[in-house]
Amino acid sequence: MPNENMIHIQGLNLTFGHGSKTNQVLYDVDLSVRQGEIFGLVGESGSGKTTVLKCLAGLLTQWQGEMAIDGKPLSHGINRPQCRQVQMVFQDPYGSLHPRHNVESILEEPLAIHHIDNRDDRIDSMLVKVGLSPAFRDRFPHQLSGGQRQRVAIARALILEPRVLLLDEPTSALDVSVQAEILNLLAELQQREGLTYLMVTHDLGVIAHLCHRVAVMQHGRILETLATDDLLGQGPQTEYTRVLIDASQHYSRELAQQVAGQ
Ligand SMILES: Nc1ncnc2c1ncn2[C@@H]1O[C@H](COP(=O)(O)OP(=O)(O)OP(=O)(O)O)[C@@H](O)[C@H]1O
Repeated sequence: MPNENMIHIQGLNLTFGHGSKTNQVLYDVDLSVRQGEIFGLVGESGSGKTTVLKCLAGLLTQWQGEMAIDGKPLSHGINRPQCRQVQMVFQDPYGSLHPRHNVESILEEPLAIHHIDNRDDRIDSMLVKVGLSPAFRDRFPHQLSGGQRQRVAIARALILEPRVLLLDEPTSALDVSVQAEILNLLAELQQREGLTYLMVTHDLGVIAHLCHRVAVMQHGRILETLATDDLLGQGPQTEYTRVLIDASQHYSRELAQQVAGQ
């Protein structure tokens, strides 16, 4: 029976540095994301959004608190079963893809690490799933457009068939017209594969288009969690959320129009 909470975080604290240079960046973060839900994380720069994702992905290990995926507690660090369940897509697809590896080896590496066979077929069908053809296997990152690079990054994240995708500003490095394509692809994949997304974004237009619920972070704390439908009007409980929405509305309009026009 599926666990209703695919992601469960309770009392998450994280501090960088030692001695007089300590910097606490997460304070008692509680967050639950349901199976099949798209959950947004918003808040000003430096509020700790990426840090939450990195803890879940096993990229940061010095956290304290409790985290679980599908009811199974997460350990401090990457282990193989955990890695297959949770994958992360970064903001900058150029930076996150090895420049001297072609698409085939980028997609093959996780399969090899996890001793998964039938690699050729898996790579071809994954490329098709993200809207690229198998002919892209031989291309290097510099031979791809920004949108194609992000498709490859999404393919790499999905090739291990995770249940959870952590998306860190997955479209903000892309042109607006390409952003809409990638958002639509993410929505389609989530539906088709029954995935759960936790997505960091600065853009309330992205939230409005994709997310079911959203948590607002400030200074390492969750200020409030609300349904996307409650973002406008009387929904927000804090002045900070209202200011964040106002600031984002103009910025989001162009993207919302692009997405609607697809
Ligand atoms: N490796 C690190 N060492 C020390 N401090 C760090 C490290 N990584 C992040 N921080 C600090 O932690 C805080 C939270 O950073 P984080 O990247 O999680 O914020 P964010 O909300 O995702 O911001 P942005 O929207 O700009 O990406 C920041 O003050 C940042 O400077």
